[in-house]
Amino acid sequence: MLQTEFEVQIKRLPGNEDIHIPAKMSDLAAGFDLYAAVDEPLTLGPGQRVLVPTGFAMALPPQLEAQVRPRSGLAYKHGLTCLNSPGTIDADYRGEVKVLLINHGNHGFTIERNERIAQMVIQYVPEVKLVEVDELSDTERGEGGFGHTGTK
Ligand SMILES: O=c1ccn([C@H]2C[C@H](O)[C@@H](COP(=O)(O)OP(=O)(O)OP(=O)(O)O)O2)c(=O)[nH]1
Ligand SMILES: [Mg+2]
Repeated sequence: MLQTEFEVQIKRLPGNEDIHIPAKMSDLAAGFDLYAAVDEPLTLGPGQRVLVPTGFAMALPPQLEAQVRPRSGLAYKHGLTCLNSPGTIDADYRGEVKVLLINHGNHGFTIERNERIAQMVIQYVPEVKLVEVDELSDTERGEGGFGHTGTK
C-alpha cells in the first residue's frame, strides 16, 4: 500500500531564528506557506526577478518532491509569481530552499522579512524507468495536440 504519511526533516539555517518554519494556514491546506528570509525589505520593480531565501533547508525522503508554487493572492493583487513555477525541490537537495519571484505587475512590490511569499506542496514521485522503443502504442488522439480538438 502507498505510504500516506511522511516526516520530513527541516533545518533552520543560522541567522534565521526569527523566520517562521513553513506552515499550513488551514487544516486541509495543500501548501505550506514559505516565509521570506530577506535581511531587509526588498523592493522588486516591474519586470524584475529575485531569488528569495527562506532560511531553511530540508531532507525529503526518497520519492517525494516539493513544488514551490505562487500564492494566488500575490499574483492577483500585485502580479507577483514564481518565474519557474512550479519550482522543483529534489529529494537529494540539502541547500537552502529559495523562491524565484518575478513581478509581472505595474508597480514595485516590497518583500518584508517573514512575509509569506509562496507555498510548498509536497508530492509523491513514482520510480520510473524510461525504456527506448521503435514503435509506440496506438491511441485515438495519436499525434494531435496543442488545441487540435477546438478552433481556438
Ligand atoms: O524554486 C526552486 C527550484 C529549485 N530549487 C533548488 C532545489 C532543487 O533541488 C535545486 C535544483 O533545481 P532545478 O533542478 O529546478 O534546477 P537546475 O537548473 O536543473 O539546477 P541543477 O543543475 O542544480 O539541478 O535547486 C529551489 O530552492 N527553489
Ligand atoms: Mg535540475
